[in-house]
Amino acid sequence: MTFSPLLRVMRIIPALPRSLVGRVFTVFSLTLLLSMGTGLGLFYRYQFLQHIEETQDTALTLVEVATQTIEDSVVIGDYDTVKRTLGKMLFQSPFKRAEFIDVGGGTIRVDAPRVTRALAPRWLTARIAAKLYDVNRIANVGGKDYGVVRLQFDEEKLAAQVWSLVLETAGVAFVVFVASLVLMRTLVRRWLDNLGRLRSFEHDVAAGRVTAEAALLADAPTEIQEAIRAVNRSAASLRDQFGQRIDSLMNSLMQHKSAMDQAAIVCEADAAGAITGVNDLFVTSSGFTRPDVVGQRLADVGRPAGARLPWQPSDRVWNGEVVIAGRHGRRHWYRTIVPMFAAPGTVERYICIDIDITERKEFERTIVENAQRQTLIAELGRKALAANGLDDLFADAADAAARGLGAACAALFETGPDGMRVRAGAGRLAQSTGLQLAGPHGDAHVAAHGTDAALRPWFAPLAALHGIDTGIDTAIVCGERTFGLLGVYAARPRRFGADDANFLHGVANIVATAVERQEARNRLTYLAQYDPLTSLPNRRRLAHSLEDAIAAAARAQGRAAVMFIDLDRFKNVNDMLGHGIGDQLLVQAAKRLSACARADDVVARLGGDEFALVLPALDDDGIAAGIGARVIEALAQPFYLAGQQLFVSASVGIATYPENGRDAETLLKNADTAMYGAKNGGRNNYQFYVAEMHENATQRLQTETQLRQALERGEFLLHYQPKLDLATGTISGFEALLRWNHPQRGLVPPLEFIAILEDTGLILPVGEWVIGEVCRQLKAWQAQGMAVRPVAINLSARQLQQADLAGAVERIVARAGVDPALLEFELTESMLMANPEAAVEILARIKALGMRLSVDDFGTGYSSLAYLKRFPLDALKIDRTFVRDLPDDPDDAAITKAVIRLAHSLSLKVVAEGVENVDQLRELEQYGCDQIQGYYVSRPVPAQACEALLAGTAMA
Ligand SMILES: Nc1nc2c(ncn2[C@@H]2O[C@H](COP(=O)(O)O[C@H]3[C@@H](O)[C@H](n4cnc5c(=O)[nH]c(N)nc54)O[C@@H]3COP(=O)(O)O)[C@@H](O)[C@H]2O)c(=O)[nH]1
Repeated sequence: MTFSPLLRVMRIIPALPRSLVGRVFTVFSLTLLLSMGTGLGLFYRYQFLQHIEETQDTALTLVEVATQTIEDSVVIGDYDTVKRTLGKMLFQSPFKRAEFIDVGGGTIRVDAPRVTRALAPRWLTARIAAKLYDVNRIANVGGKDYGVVRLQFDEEKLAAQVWSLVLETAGVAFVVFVASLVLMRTLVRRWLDNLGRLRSFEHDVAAGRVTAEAALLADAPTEIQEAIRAVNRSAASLRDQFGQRIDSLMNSLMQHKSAMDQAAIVCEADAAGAITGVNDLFVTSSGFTRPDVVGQRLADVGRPAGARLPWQPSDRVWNGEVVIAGRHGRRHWYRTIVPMFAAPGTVERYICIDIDITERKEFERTIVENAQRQTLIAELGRKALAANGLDDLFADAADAAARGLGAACAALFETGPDGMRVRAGAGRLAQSTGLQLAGPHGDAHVAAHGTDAALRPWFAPLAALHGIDTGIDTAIVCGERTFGLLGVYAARPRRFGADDANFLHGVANIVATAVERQEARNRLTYLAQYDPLTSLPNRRRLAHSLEDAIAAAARAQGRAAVMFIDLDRFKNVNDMLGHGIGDQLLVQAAKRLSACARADDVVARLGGDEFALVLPALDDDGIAAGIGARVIEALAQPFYLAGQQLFVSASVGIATYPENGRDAETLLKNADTAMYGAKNGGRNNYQFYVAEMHENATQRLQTETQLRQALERGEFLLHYQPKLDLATGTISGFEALLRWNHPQRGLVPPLEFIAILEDTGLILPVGEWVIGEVCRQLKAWQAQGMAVRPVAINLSARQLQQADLAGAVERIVARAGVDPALLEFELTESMLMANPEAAVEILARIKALGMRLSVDDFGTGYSSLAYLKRFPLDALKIDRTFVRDLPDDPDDAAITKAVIRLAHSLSLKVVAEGVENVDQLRELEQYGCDQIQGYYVSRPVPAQACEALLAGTAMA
């Protein structure tokens, strides 16, 4: 409540004018008005009261003075004087009536003349009337009252006077008020005009005159001066700050622009879309010069091939991929066109930012292309796996190659002796399949080609015919050889890249694999029927040929024959000279066999050293016998292999249809049996099958089976044949000779089973048993106190090839605890010379163990003197075939003497084998032979007999 007036005033404030001048003016006016009103009011009140008081006082004085005159007059009754006096009292007085009322009630009344005057407000008149009271004075003379003098105020006159004063002062006050307002308004406006200059400062700033300062009048009020200075200071400070910010922004902008210029391809276009400028990257990336593009429509520079850029000047940002066919070729750009607005809705220009995405597009294209190519390769691979022949696959490969490289055509060429043959074509070359092109001839020419895009000279005619401009090709390499070429060709100039070449290689590899597989399949088919070494039909094909021959003979009621041919001692060749030489021998033998056959005969290799010859339409056995003889003859001729002369013979068995069998299997089995008959008959001969042979063959099989059990059953034993030292006449040693104590057959000589042991490989465990048994016997003899002599052990070719023979010997001897010097090993010269380097090494190891070594059957094979020197030998054993006819045969004598000399010259002892009589002994003694061995000294005897032999060694 207390503040309600104040609140009311506050409420007025929003109603004040909005301008400062208006407000100041209003407030000042109101204040002045209030002040003047208050002042005037107080003034009026004072004047009013003072005027009333003065009027009252004046009236009292006047009545006093006049009353005296009246008293004097009344006393004398001079009422005229009284009246005049009363009239005088009204002259220029504030009274309107003067009266003298005598004690009798008579009244002398005088009224002031009525004057027309301005009327005062009634309230003023009433108020004055309320304040003034009539003046009454008793006229008393000498103590006697004569009457009362009464003056009656003229309140209207007094009100008019006061009102006149009010009006005058109010008029003056109004003039002062107005003048004050005018003055005040002028001054305020002048002072505030300084603030008005802030607007022009604002305009200056808005107009970009950032250095402008707000102007100031000299007489501007201090506050305004301060305010404007503050504004100028703020502006300067802001200018500084903004300047720095702007510098920094400009810097940043410049850096961004520079970065953008380096990273992005930028061009500007006007509002109509015409290019107004491009950055350096635009030029370098597109290859266009600025004059090329400035002025061009943005929509025309960079567009999808053959299409217009789908952009028109617009107030929207546009994004999209474009293709620039610039001077650097086609480039892919990702384009963003940003409109720049001069005013809302008004595009001033366009900024076009391009990012070169050519590499990404290339990468994407490559990925898609590679995926498509992988699909093509996978599809071709599947077809290749499922393909039965090559022609369809070649066509598919050419098609895949052309499609994969997106080329006009492709062709697959096979290189041959006559040049290049189009095996398959795709596209324009589809019709060229089967065409023969001259050159290149042979693999080397094809392989020399790379994958460059140049067209081969031999391809030129085809290229000209089909309008081919360029191409890429790759060799189809199957293992070691080049099958041909796969080429892809384009009608227009084109660069084929590494990816293209890789894809083409992939296709070519599938083709090569398919060719290899097909060839392998062919080979398998071939191998199923032919022997790869000799190219002869194999056992299976022979069976068919034989069946055909039997069927033909049956139809013709004729005869047919099959010949089973086995090379004698081929195993030795193989074992001693190695499989390479063995193979060469087989190839030569096959050729010789083929040469022996008639036109319709079929020569086949059954395996190993076994061959067969089918003789269809056999008129009589004589023909078969003749062919058999030719075969024997042909194979008995020396073979020249690896600079050596080799001799093998053949054992041939012949079985005839229908006598020896009515089916192929039986016939072949019986021919095989006949062949064994020939072998048993001394080899190097042919034999027709006879029923008894079957029993022999069965016997051999049985022997083989029994031999496999003989070792376990302890059926082997050793006999010992002594060697006699001719110089001392004492036994210098023994040779251990294997015997088989067969449960039914008794002692079986080695010639009947050694070959089977070798054929079956049983010689290895049996050979080790022999060494162990000799050791055991030596220990037994030593245990008996016998003066033991060295014992020679025969080694077979298979044993010499045994891995770590020396190690096995060392282990056995060490286990037995025998002095190695008591052991000697005999090896034939053909065994040693089969692989002399290996032999040198093995012999050296055995020799290093402390054992003796000798060459058995010397003279029956051949020896290289150089190797003889290198072998760590102790003795040579002259084969008994040279001893047998001594001393009568001069050749044998010469050979024997030569061998003895040779041995001695190599510091070797000489042992003559097969000495059966004293003449031979004497002769050999004369030749200087060191030792002899033979029945003349002793047959091979059981171990128990050796002691007796030692006891009686003295020879006659
Ligand atoms: N790998 C092995 N081969 C062995 C082993 N034991 C023997 N053999 C080889 O068997 C072949 C035949 O031996 P064998 O029937 O015992 O005949 C030997 C002698 O009995 C025989 N000989 C000895 N003196 C005479 C004689 O005066 N006249 C004559 N007609 N024959 C005689 O010679 C055979 C020993 O000859 P060689 O070995 O060349 O010294 C034979 O080739 C043995 O090598 C064995 O354990 N392993």
